[in-house]
Amino acid sequence: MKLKVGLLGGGSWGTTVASLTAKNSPTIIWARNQEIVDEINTHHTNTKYLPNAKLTHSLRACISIKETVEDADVIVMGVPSQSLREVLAEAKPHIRPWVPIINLAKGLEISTKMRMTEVIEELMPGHPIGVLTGPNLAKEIHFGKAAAAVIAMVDHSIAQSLQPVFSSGLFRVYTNDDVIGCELGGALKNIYAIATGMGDGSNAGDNTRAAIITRGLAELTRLGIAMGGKKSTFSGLAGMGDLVATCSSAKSRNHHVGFQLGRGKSLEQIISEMNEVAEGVKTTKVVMELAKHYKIDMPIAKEIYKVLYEGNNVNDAFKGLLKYETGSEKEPG
Ligand SMILES: NC(=O)C1=CN([C@@H]2O[C@H](COP(=O)(O)OP(=O)(O)OC[C@H]3O[C@@H](n4cnc5c(N)ncnc54)[C@H](O)[C@@H]3O)[C@@H](O)[C@H]2O)C=CC1
Ligand SMILES: O=C(CO)COP(=O)(O)O
Repeated sequence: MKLKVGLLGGGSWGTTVASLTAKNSPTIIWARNQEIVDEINTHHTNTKYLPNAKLTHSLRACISIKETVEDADVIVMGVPSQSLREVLAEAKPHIRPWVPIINLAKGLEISTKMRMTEVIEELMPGHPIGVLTGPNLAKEIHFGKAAAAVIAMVDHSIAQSLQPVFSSGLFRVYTNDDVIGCELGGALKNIYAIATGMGDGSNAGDNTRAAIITRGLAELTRLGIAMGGKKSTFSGLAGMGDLVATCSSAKSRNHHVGFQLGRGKSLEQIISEMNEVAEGVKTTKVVMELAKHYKIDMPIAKEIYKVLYEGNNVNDAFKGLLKYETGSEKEPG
């Protein structure tokens, strides 16, 4: 029997994942915009978020959250982090008991500093909860480029039962039981994508980008372990994999924000010109508080924070980093 999927969120990644699951399982995607719902149902496209992409024909879109989730065997959350709580609360009365809920968002909730699976757990106790994450730039996956992802759930057998829902020939889904590490890998790497974007936008060079990626990995691993993630996760697809893809790609929205900052544009202007979310901007704010709480040294994230929120420019950020003491490359412990 095929599991039925109800996916909430009609942006670029929600639509991409819905198009993937529709190849394997009956899938309904909820979007809050009627024009997008009509376009998906009539033309099998979502041109606002995925120009030139053709979606799986069997994918059905719906404007009603209730209709999207009430018969679903798996719920997938595809809205940005700051909206997840509100959207899930609306869906909650219509979700059947024990149905697994899988998060796609890569961010942290500003008001509570919670991970998305923690928000889901708070709203929906008793449901199996997981995250699908990894180096997965939506705009590549639609054009038939191979990619790999991780589905992380505490219960390995449930993760295994969901693998075939998301997998296809060119989209390889591995399992992992480290939900915390996988989720943090996806959220934290966005900060370093802003950093490498800033470097690329100001012509800093390939060596600089490699240094930021490598030291960024050390930084996010330190915080990730302090928050309960496993060290090995951060060198896997959800950690290093996603960090490398996002930090090196002009298709990344976070890299784009950094790139434009590097070119001298203001954050307000950059955000006002984008119609998609760049989670790293808000995640940087939350991570500064987490770094303080867990007493973790995060020099790159700190410089990015100062550019985003304290009026520093890209030169200030690079000067700040160069002044930072170079200790041993090895992590304590
Ligand atoms: N685009 C990508 O390549 C990938 C994105 N992600 C993550 O997936 C999450 C969603 O990102 P995208 O789909 O790319 O973003 P997007 O900016 O393309 O679309 C966001 C969608 O959420 C909807 N939305 C926002 N607030 C809402 C609310 N309060 N109620 C209902 N709908 C709301 C918007 O209307 C839009 O349809 C983000 O956390 C992102 O980091 C993860 C992997 C890849
Ligand atoms: O998470 C992503 C790729 O894995 C998408 O990154 P952006 O949100 O920066 O586009």
